[in-house]
Amino acid sequence: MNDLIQKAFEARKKAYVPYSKFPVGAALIAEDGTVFLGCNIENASYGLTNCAERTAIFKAVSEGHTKFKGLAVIADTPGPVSPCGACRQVIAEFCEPDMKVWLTNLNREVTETTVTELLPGSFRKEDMDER
Ligand SMILES: O=c1ccn([C@H]2C[C@H](O)[C@@H](CO)O2)c(=O)[nH]1
Ligand SMILES: [Zn+2]
Repeated sequence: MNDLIQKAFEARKKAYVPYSKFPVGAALIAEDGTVFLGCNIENASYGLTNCAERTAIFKAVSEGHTKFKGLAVIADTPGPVSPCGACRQVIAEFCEPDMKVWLTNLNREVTETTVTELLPGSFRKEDMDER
């Protein structure tokens, strides 16, 4: 767990944040142990920003990984960072409901949570089964 947080901390250094100046880092560990790093990547057209969590997930999925066992996210927040709604939905798409998520900050205050706790009652592909 500490390892994954340290990797998220390293990933944060790559954040492209000329607008918010709020770097965020994420580290996602796949079932086979491969770790995917993510940072937030902003754009002059602000709404096109990709958060650190989604960067890590999209990198992993684009490399053929769809099973994950943990995610760590770090930012310079007063308490553990809180992922946005878009990221919570994307996390719910690819990670099992009980998968562990570690939210932290630069003081290493850690909240250990799960995918379901981040987005209870999420809309999932199982809801569209039998189509
Ligand atoms: O969990 C979070 C919260 C915010 N951001 C990014 C989006 C934007 O670049 C900046 C400010 O919202 O932080 C993330 O990457 N992850
Ligand atoms: Zn987000």
